[in-house]
Amino acid sequence: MPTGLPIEFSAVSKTFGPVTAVDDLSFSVEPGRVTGFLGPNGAGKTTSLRILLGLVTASSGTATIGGTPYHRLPSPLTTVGAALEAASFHPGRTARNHLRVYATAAGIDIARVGVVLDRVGLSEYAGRRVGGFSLGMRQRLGLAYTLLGDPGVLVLDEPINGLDPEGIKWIRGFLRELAGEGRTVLVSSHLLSEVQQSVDEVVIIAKGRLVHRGDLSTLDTDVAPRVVVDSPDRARLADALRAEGLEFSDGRTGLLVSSPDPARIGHIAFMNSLELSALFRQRAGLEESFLTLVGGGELADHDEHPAAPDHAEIPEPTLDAGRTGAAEPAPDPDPAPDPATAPDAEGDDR
Ligand SMILES: Nc1ncnc2c1ncn2[C@@H]1O[C@H](COP(=O)(O)OP(=O)(O)OP(=O)(O)O)[C@@H](O)[C@H]1O
Repeated sequence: MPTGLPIEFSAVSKTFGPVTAVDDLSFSVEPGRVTGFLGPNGAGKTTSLRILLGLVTASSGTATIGGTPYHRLPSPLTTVGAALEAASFHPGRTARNHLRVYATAAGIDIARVGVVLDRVGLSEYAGRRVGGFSLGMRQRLGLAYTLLGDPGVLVLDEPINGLDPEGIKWIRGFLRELAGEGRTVLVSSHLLSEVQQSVDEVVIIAKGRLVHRGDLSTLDTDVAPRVVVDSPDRARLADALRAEGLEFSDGRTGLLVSSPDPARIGHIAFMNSLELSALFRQRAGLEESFLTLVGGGELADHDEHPAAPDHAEIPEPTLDAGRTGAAEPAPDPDPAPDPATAPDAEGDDR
C-alpha cells in the first residue's frame, strides 16, 4: 500500500518582481483525505503547488512532503504524483507508449503502465493515439501518469477543469478512492462547486493569503449572517432601521440587514409600532461564502428561508485573472471515441 504523507506549507511567500503571488501561507494537508485547494484565478494556487514540487523557489518559508522538501526526497517519483497543468501529450503517440516513455525514463517497472491505464478506465484505448482523445480522456491519461510510481501523495492542479458531467462524476469517485487507500490528495480548483462534493477539507486562498482552512461545513460560519425583515410598510421600516444606524439593502424577500441579531430588528419594529411580515436570520450558502471570503461576492438575495440549502450554481468568479490563458475554451464533450472513426487502429503503437 502506498504511504500517505502530510504536506506542510510553513510561512511560504513568493514574489515575482512587484507581484506577491504567495503571501505568508501556512497550512497542512493530511493523508487519507481529499483536500481542495481553492481560490479565484490568480490567487496563487499554481505558484504554491510549484513551490511544493520544487519547480519554483520560495522567496521565504518552506513547503515539505512528510517533513522533507521535494528536492531532498529520496524517491520523489514514487512519493509524489503531480499533474500541474493540462498535460500536453504527443498526439501521434498512443496512450500506452506515452506512459511507457515516462516509466522507462523514471526507472519504473513497465508493468505499471497496464495497471494505471486500467485504473483510470483507459485500458480499452491504450493502443489509440492521444490525438484522437477527448479532453476527459486526456485528463484520465494525466492521472494515469501521476499514478505510475504508485505514490502516496497526489498533487493535482485543476483536474476537473473542462470535464463534462460524466467525467466530473468519475473523477470525484476516483479522488475519494485514492484517499480511501490512505493517500494524501491535494486538488486545486477555482470553483468551489466543482470540488464541493469530492473534498473532505478545504484550504482557500485569495491574493496569495490563506482565508479559510478546515471542514467544508464550517465555511459559511466564517461569513457573517444577516437578517431579512419585511413589513407591509417597508418604507417606514427602512426609515426606522436607518435611524438606528443599521446598514441594509432592498431584496425581493425584504430588507437585507447586515446584522446577526433578529431580536434587535424585532425590537426596533416594536418601538416604531411596525407590523412585520417577515423576520429571519439568513446564513450565506457555501458558494456565496466562498465568493465573499475571496473578495468577489456579495450575499445574494434568496427567495428561500434561512435553512435553505445551497442554491444553484453561481457563475464562475472572474477575479484578478492574473494569468493569460486562464480562461479555458468550452469543454469538449467526452464520449468514448467511436472505434470506426478513431484516428488510429487498435494496436497501432508507435
Ligand atoms: N512566472 C511568473 N512571473 C510573474 N508573475 C507570475 C508568475 N507566475 C505567477 N505569477 C503571478 O502570480 C499570481 C498568482 O498566479 P498563480 O498562477 O499562482 O495563480 P492561480 O491561483 O494558480 O491562478 P489560475 O487559476 O489562474 O492558474 C498572479 O498574479 C500571476 O500573474
